[in-house]
Amino acid sequence: MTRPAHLRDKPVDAARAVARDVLRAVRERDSYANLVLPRLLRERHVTGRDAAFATELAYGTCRAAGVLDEVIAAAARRPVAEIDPTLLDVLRLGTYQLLRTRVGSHAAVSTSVDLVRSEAGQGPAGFCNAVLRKVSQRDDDMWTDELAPPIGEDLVGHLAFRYAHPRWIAEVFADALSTPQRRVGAGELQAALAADDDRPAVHLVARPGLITADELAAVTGGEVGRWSPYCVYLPGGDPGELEAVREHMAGVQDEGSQLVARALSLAPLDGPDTGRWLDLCAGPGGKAALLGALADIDLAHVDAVEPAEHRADLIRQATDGLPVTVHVADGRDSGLTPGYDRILVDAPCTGLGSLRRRPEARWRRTPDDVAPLVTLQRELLTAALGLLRPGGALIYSTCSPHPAETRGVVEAVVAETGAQLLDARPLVGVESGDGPLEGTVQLWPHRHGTDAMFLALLTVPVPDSAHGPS
Ligand SMILES: C[S@@+](CC[C@H](N)C(=O)[O-])C[C@H]1O[C@@H](n2cnc3c(N)ncnc32)[C@H](O)[C@@H]1O
Repeated sequence: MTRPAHLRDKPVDAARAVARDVLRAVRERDSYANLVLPRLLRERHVTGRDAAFATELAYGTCRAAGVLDEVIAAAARRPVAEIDPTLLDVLRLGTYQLLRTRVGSHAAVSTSVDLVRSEAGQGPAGFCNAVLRKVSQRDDDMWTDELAPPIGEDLVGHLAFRYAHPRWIAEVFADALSTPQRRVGAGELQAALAADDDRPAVHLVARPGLITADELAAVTGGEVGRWSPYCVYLPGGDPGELEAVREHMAGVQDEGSQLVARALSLAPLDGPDTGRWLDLCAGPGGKAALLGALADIDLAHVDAVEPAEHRADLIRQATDGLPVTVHVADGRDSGLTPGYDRILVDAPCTGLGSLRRRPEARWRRTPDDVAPLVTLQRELLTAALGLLRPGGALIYSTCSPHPAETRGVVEAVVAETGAQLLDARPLVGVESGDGPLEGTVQLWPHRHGTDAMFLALLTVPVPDSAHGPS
């Protein structure tokens, strides 16, 4: 069938079409951008600079979506809810290019108009053209001045807009960065939100016993990490293509997560380590793989618990060949025999500390997500303490700095169970890593270059009688 003349002009460019389709999948099917994008690039044979451009557009637009919508609504003089969603995807893409990339205005507008025209025809293309031309009359700073709350009146709201975070999340960061003595300053909050809005570096973990970080850095052209002895920062490229990763000598893992697993293996015990280690929330198996490699060296064994069958499968793949047994079970009622020496509770959480890695996540999460997760976290931590032997070591961690998920959970469980909070800081060894409770650790992207992981070290005290007469 011949298309009408107005539909028969320039072909749409492949990179922008991929980015548009990622936005569509995220919106229509709740997909994860970082899973959809690589598949589309592969299927459509988009490679090299085009792939890099599609990635920047798709991820950048997802990250900034809420703020782009405010600009679009102002330029279109109507709420975005009244704009056709497929057209809105392209308007977001165009607005992102205009305000946050070096793409020239003409190219940003005309390629967006082409995308709309190829699917929806001349009328919507005209609307797209008018809105984007309006957007292009100001730069990012001018739109921020116009639409964000004034910095003097509402610092958090202003910075949330500037660094494209929902206001409630910026508020959580501000609370987590404050101490009882001192509210976080503007400079630090700005640094935290800016770092969280950046694309994160890829961190590799060199599997202990198989390859050292120095060797991995040499074969990948990377740089040895600052904090974890297993970490290598990868300068670029697809980690899946690296021989060391294909041969399971290395994996992709944020340096903060490496520090959590390592801390558990280093924690002092009261009494001997009998080699019974437990990872109670193990899927998809990143920390279980590092714990498994460390257990292999220490002649220990890891039980890994995960209720979701498909995630349990991912643990099996990640820990293949290591002394790890996977149990498909609910960690609150796992049926495992108590008496573990070392337990990790890397609890399901809001993930507010790893928003950098999940471009769309910040606009999906809501404050209502927090309370049910806190309940689950408390139940899991309580169940884990029931499986720990007296004098054993338990690490509770979250990839969230939300005070309710960190301080709140630990304080409540310590009060309810009589567990003892110990000093985790020497096990992690970072600067400026003090957490919200004495002895806990809070990592931050802007301070440590890691995800915002929280960890606390707990034990069940050994009864005095067990130590025998002094
Ligand atoms: C933050 S993730 C753990 C990440 C993992 N430690 C890693 O490094 O790859 C939390 C995990 O807990 C699992 N989970 C959810 N509810 C659970 C429960 N009731 N018991 C045990 N695990 C649960 C989730 O499916 C998810 O895989």
